[in-house]
Amino acid sequence: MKLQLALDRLSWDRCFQLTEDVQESIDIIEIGTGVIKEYGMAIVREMRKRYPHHIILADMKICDAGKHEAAQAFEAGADIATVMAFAPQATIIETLETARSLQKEMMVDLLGVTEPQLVQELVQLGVTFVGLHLGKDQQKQQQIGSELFDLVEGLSVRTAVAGGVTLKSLPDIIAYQPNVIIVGSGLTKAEDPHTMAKQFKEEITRNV
Ligand SMILES: O=C(CO)[C@H](O)[C@H](O)COP(=O)(O)O
Repeated sequence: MKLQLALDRLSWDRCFQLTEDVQESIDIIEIGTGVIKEYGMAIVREMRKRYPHHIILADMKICDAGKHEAAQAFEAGADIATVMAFAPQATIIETLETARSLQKEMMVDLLGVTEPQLVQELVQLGVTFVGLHLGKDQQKQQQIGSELFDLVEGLSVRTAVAGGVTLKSLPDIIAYQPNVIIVGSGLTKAEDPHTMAKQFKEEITRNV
């Protein structure tokens, strides 16, 4: 089970300070959608340069122009890029083919998906990795619950889980055995991100 740091709503300098602070404890560095909108592929390129041994995920949240946008992320140095589950099948297929041709990977973000049928269709399309995601705005009313994991019940697909994960909620999430746990605010807003990341990593290591 891998730990992913999500860099969202941060300045360029803060992204690098935080990453440096927690880098020993994390496996994947996610450059968040808002950060990409602010700084473009330049921040993906710089992250790749500074952290050659970490996995880098560009949270592109692609919903059209799949080939072009996936290639942008991969050519900048990302190992994984994201595409939205609600995107047209043609877009999802374009991103999967682009990833395959460059030996990279797509994660399909299930934000807003409530029907397991759609996830089954995605798997039939060749999707092998999905993000179970409770969005920032949804987090005001809800917490991550079993309904997210029900979406992939019985399917052969790797999972990442995201949406307000904290040290307190971590054991309940680990119980579902996702492949990746994504933590944004739980680290970026921590008083001491270095120690907090170590605690996340220890808890994950202890429970797998
Ligand atoms: O993809 C995202 C937002 O779209 C975030 O990266 C993800 O939700 C993790 O952040 P947080 O732990 O703060 O919810």
